[in-house]
Amino acid sequence: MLRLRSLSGWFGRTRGLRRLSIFTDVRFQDLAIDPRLLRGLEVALGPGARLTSVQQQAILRQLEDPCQKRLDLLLQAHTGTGKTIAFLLPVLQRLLALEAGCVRMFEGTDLMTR
Ligand SMILES: Nc1ncnc2c1ncn2[C@@H]1O[C@H](COP(=O)(O)OP(=O)(O)OP(=O)(O)O)[C@@H](O)[C@H]1O
Repeated sequence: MLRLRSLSGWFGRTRGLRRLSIFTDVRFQDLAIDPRLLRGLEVALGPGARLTSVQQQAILRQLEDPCQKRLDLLLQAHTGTGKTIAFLLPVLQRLLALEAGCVRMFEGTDLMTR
């Protein structure tokens, strides 16, 4: 019983955060990302979805130059604020850029591909 009560308090707090201020004015469609990724995001999040604050901080920096050397990031934000997309979107964008012939991205890393 005690557990259930604290879980419902946790959900209430999470929903409150979502309502309040985690979203920025930047929309995914404004980003220079592969159209395939954009389509997936639109299906998952709906058209015109805006980045959360942690997504803006993580994604914009990494998209500045998709061929740049690997950038290590440590993100900390409340649960449910979109950290998964913050990490995965730049990774997928880089992989698609690699597929398109942008090979500089893995220079100096220990990633082995065959
Ligand atoms: N920009 C966005 N707009 C709307 N919904 C989003 C956005 N980013 C993520 N979401 C959705 O919000 C939910 C929570 O996202 P996610 O699980 O990535 O958060 P998290 O910060 O990784 O949470 P946790 O710390 O619990 O792992 C998911 O359903 C995800 O699809």
